[in-house]
Amino acid sequence: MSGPRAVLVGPMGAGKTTVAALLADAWGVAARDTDQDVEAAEGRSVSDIFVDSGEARFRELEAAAVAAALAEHDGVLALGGGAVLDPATRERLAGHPVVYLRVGLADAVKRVGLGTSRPLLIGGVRSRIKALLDERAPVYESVATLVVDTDGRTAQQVADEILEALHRD
Ligand SMILES: Nc1ncnc2c1ncn2[C@@H]1O[C@H](COP(=O)(O)OP(=O)(O)O)[C@@H](O)[C@H]1O
Ligand SMILES: O=C(O)C1=C[C@@H](OP(=O)(O)O)[C@@H](O)[C@H](O)C1
Ligand SMILES: [Mg+2]
Repeated sequence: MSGPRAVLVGPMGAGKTTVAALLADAWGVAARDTDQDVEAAEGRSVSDIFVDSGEARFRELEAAAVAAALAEHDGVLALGGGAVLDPATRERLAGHPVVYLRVGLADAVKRVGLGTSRPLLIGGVRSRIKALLDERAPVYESVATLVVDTDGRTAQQVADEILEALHRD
């Protein structure tokens, strides 16, 4: 199937955006991120979309961004952490190389910090991340063709494992 060389899924703080850029560099292709696509199309941040238009509207924009990127991008694609909750998105992922970047609670909390750029975490980073990790792990597993653990490893070590597993030159 044509399309991205790798699609990265997993929770917030798994390193999808960061590792996508490393993989793209190694392969000499472009990295794309659906959060950035949505922000560019809307001219406002993910946080502003959540606050002003609601999560449901964000999910519609996100689903459209994923569909467009799967159809037209042949580099590396990072999805937002919640994109795979949409059944139509999961169907579209079938046949693509989908890498699930797994992360545990402690490392995820450390990585996302206390910033406000992830609206789902406002009001309790640790408890919200725990709920999201528990609820979504089976969904990520269901779409993944490769699972990579990221706890205690640098983004470069994670990228290297993916490069090894998908070895394409
Ligand atoms: N394996 C890693 N180890 C430590 N920090 C990481 C790792 N991967 C990413 N990070 C850092 O964690 C934060 C979140 O990474 P990001 O790529 O935005 O994750 P995601 O897109 O999955 O939410 C960033 O500050 C990034 O530099
Ligand atoms: O898990 C989620 O539902 C979300 C993850 C975020 O992307 P990252 O996973 O890249 O942080 C972003 O799409 C939005 O804040 C919602
Ligand atoms: Mg990201």
